[in-house]
Amino acid sequence: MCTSIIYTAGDKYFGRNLDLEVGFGQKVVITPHNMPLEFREMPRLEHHYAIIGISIVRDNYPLYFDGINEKGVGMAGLNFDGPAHYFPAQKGKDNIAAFEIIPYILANAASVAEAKKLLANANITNANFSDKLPASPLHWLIADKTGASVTVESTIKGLNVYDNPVGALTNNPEFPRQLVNLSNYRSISPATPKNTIAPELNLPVYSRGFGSHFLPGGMDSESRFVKVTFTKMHAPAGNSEVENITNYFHILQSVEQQKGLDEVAPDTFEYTIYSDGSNLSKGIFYYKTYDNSQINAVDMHKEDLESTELITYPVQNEQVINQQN
Ligand SMILES: C[C@H](CCC(=O)NCCS(=O)(=O)O)[C@H]1CC[C@H]2[C@@H]3[C@H](O)C[C@@H]4C[C@H](O)CC[C@]4(C)[C@H]3C[C@H](O)[C@]12C
Repeated sequence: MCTSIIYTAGDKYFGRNLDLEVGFGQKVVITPHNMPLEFREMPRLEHHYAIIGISIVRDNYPLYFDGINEKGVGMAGLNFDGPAHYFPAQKGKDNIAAFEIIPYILANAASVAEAKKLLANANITNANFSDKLPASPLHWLIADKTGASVTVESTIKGLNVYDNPVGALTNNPEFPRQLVNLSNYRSISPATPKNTIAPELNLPVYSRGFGSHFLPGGMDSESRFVKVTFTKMHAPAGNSEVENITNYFHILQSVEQQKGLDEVAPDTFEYTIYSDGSNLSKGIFYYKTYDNSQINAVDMHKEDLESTELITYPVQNEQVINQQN
């Protein structure tokens, strides 16, 4: 499972938890302006917006899991196994393979509004990147530095681009159902609730945090959607970049999957392999991993964005303990 959010704290911060049982050898990958991007059915792009995010690279092609561009647009792909349906290429459509959709949108869109225009005539195709890397069943969150966000889902009914009033996405079910389910949690609050069940009874407030007593805490995608919405909607804005990115990671950690809790096969457990978040105005990409709780940063503007080659940084996975004596 995965969770993706946009957090507003003056600047906007966008990223995700990647929850899975196994990594792919992913890296931090920067695609500079002049690195040509090829698409199966769409024209090759010689020049485009620069992109930074988590990706694997095969045949010199960046297969992004999530990323942002220099204009302050972010996009993340999350598992959507079951409802996801892609189609063969169709005449008269903008045919974009599922593995191409993140580079395509981030290379071309300077806002969510522009991404919506690019998607208006789009058909997400079922083309495989290769036999070893077939199309993954995904849906996507796109957000920008104004705070706007949309959910993109291709199902048997076609392509839907939903305005996302929450600024969060997890996995199944389809996005409209996630929103309906939120109504079931209208009463969740940071405040201590009144005794409305039996006002004549003395029901002592024996603990702080009663307002979230019924907040779901499961690993499943509906529970994570509710929990991250509550956490995000009540998160304070900080007074500095460090405070903001610290708050941001606390929001994602509210739905972190610890090892040993989500068994996907005998003795195999899904967990939060990495969490990342970018400042959409500054182009700084931050991440942590399950094994490394330190926040690492890669600033896209410190790189040569005029280059024609991909720039990669290994994911720092080693825990660094600050020994104090
Ligand atoms: C599985 C990942 C999503 C994480 C997630 O939502 N897990 C939840 C699992 S579940 O709901 O509990 O079943 C997705 C996110 C990005 C995906 C990768 C990216 O799309 C890039 C390529 C695309 C290729 O077509 C397939 C390999 C791949 C390298 C993908 C593998 C996998 O599907 C990834 C890593």
